Amino acid sequence: MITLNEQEYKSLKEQAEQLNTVTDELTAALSLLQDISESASAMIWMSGSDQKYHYFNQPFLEFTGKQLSELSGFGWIETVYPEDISRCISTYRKAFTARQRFEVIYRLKRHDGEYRWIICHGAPRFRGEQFVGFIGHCLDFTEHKRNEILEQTRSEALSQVATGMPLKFILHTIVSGIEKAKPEALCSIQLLEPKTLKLKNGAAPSLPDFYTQEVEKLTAEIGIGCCGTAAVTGEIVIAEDINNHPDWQDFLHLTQKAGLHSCWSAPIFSSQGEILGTFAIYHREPHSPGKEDFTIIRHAAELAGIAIERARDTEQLNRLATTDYLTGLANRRVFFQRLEAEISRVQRSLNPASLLMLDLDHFKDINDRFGHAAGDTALKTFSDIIRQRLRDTDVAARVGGEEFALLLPGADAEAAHHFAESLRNVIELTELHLGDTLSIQLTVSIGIAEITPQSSAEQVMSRADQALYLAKNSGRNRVCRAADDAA
Ligand SMILES: Nc1nc2c(ncn2[C@@H]2O[C@H](COP(=O)(O)OP(=O)(O)OP(=O)(O)O)[C@@H](O)[C@H]2O)c(=O)[nH]1
Repeated sequence: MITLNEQEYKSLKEQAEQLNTVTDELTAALSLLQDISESASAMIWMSGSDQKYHYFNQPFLEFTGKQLSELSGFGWIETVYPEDISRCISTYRKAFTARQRFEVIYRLKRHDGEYRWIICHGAPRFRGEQFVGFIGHCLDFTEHKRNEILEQTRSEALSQVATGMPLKFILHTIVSGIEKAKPEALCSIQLLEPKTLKLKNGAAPSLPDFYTQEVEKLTAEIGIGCCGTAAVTGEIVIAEDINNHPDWQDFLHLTQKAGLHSCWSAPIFSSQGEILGTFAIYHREPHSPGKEDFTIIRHAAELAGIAIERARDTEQLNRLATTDYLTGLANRRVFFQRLEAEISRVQRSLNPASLLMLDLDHFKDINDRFGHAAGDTALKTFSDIIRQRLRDTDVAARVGGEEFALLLPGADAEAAHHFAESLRNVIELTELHLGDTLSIQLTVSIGIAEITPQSSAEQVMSRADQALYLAKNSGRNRVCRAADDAA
């Protein structure tokens, strides 16, 4: 037992009181720090000198929906978007080794399964001189990042439209941009074929091929998935849970095989209000859209509408510029280009090719007797008969009023004569219907010139014309070869 004198006792009592005060102050400071950390809007974490994470504040736990024990150590990595994991780890490790501040942007899975864009700042912690680990705070800046990606996607897609990139390419840009802004989403654009109402795949890079192929077989109508319904009603259709949605019951074998659980689909409109297709967002888990999702869907559908409409306009312009308005066959200008290309090919390969000039016999009589409209119908029907007999590599053109030209790559004069004779025969035997009750018979005269490597396009045309003239002068409804090709 130690006995203290009054002086010693007094000093010890003072020290004990000071210690109590310091302890109280420390407890208050700690509780203040804890209050700050827990009530902060930022998600705060701390790691130790062993690199392992040991503290996550309440907002972090609430955001991820995880327990501290699940995130501790390196457990948090499981909530990071797979593509971002290695970048996150290497940034952290590098900063840790150098004991330097760092910043990293990555995607973190929220409790509802949605990946959100996170900006994380970390800084080394020291106790005196001693390094004790890192402290960091993370902020959800998804809105900002999404807007940035959507804006980039918009300007990229529009510049592709402006420079005349192929439609498939532009639709792919749109879909990939939306998938970047919403990493858990799988997007698709389908094009509505106006005549058949089939939904053709425009772009769906993340959906399995078997799924898009099966969807292409379906016809858009109410109850045929979200896209079928949207393409017919012109309304956005939301199936938060595909398994329990009436429009999907006939397709669950497909969606289950593809691992799809929700689908939101919006119609794509032209500037005239015509439905051009659908834009859809799928999820692998049941998912309902938030306000910003509707903005994204409308944004993507609008962009796709601009691209599809522009592609259709371009296609129509090309068609108008290259085809004959009445028969749909190639026009004279295109035929001449193809003929020149074919002559070059013959010069290179020495493979044969032939040119046929065709002229309907006594066509003036048809116009005179039955009228110009009946004559037009006869020209169209005649063109259809030709078209049905062409191979993919053949070219047929209307080069004058009732004058046509055929280019037959691979056919020498003999083969071309055989083809021409069978065509002449079919025309002679075919009744051309010029209305419900009226039908007539036509005949055609044909001149043939085989393309020789040394000939120009004009020369080949002129030789075929001379052969045609011969056919006309020999009584019509016959096939003649150019003088130097004659068998
Ligand atoms: N309906 C219609 N007729 C056309 C068109 N282009 C030319 N024709 C007509 O085709 C007829 C050609 O007459 P012609 O050149 O005398 O020849 P043809 O009557 O066929 O006599 P042959 O060629 O000598 O057998 C004219 O009556 C033109 O008006 C067209 O786009 N539509």
